[in-house]
Amino acid sequence: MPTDENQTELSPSDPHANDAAPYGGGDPYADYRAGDFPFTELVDLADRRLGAGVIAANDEFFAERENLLIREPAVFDPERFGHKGKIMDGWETRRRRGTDAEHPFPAPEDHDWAIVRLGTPGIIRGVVVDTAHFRGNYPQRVSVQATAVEGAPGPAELLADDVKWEELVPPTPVRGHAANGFEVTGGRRWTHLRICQHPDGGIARLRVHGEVVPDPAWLAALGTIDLISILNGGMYEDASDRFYSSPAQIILPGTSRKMDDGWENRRRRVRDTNDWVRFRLPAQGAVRAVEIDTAYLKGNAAGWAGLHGRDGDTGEWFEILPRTRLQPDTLHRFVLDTEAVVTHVRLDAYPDGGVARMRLHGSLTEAGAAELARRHQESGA
Ligand SMILES: NC(=O)NC(NC(N)=O)C(=O)[O-]
Repeated sequence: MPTDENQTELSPSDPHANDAAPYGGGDPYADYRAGDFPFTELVDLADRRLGAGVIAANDEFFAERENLLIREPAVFDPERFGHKGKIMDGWETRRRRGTDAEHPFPAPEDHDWAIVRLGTPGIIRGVVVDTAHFRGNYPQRVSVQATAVEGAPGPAELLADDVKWEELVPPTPVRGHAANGFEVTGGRRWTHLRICQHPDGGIARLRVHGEVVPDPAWLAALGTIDLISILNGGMYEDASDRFYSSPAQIILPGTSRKMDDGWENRRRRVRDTNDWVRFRLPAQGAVRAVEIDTAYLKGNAAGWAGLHGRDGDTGEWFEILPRTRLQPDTLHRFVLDTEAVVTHVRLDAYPDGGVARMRLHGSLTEAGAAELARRHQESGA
């Protein structure tokens, strides 16, 4: 059953118990049923910025599958119609039909599907199926399956009979115009996910939260890596402020392209305090060089930055970089005199202000590489 603390009980038997009311004018989100799911703290493995894509769907008559992974909330314009019908911001299939006049309804097993390549392989902890604006045309039930196929398989290879898909969410009723969250258990590492609508319908957005499980052989072959990159298994833990944009974006791949692509906090008015963000490395690593980028943060970049690290959950924090003046909209590079062996780092911004990206260049220690290899193997790779 969906996680639905904030929502009324879903009815498995009454097919209209989960309906949204028809759009009545005004703010289309006014009656949207949001959810509060603990796993949304974790990285979205289906983020386009990590390389995810919706690589195939059996039907996208009304609206294209690619919309599923758009970052922004789905938009609804009641006036917009196209050649095929209402323009919907999501993935929407046509209405399924039965076999003949005596059997106008689709068969119980009929469904539509879309296949998502995860941005990077990982353990899935929860899925959000957002049916925003799909009020009379959301699926009656959804299901989710996952598979692990290495390399770069295309749709035909993934649809072959010998590919085993494991059910993460069995066919389950969902609400229209709502965030439908599903917790996922099991610690397997997956590369692809299949989302099914039973029997048909529309879904606005799909989020697949979990933990990146990097390939130790790949990291070893590279030698020097960015030890904090999401793609290498770096994780955001906590921050002093998430007012404007997420501190987790500091460790995204690629450069920031606009102000809200990085971390921007609010103006700090309490003197003798500062903003900070804490990250965890995939395992113990030795950092040799640091990049701090304030790209697109011009009147609101951090004035100074400092970096501390610790080795282990209970290790003492020690200084990696002393408090250092930053320029707005600038990439700063620091070569460390001695390498810093850490599992966690804390970036301090003084007194407040944004940081777009941070990179920690170095290598996993022998113990770190062994730990990562063990986790990789345990997750079924
Ligand atoms: N008003 C609609 O959205 N109708 C249909 N969908 C689109 N996109 O036109 C349908 O049948 O679900």
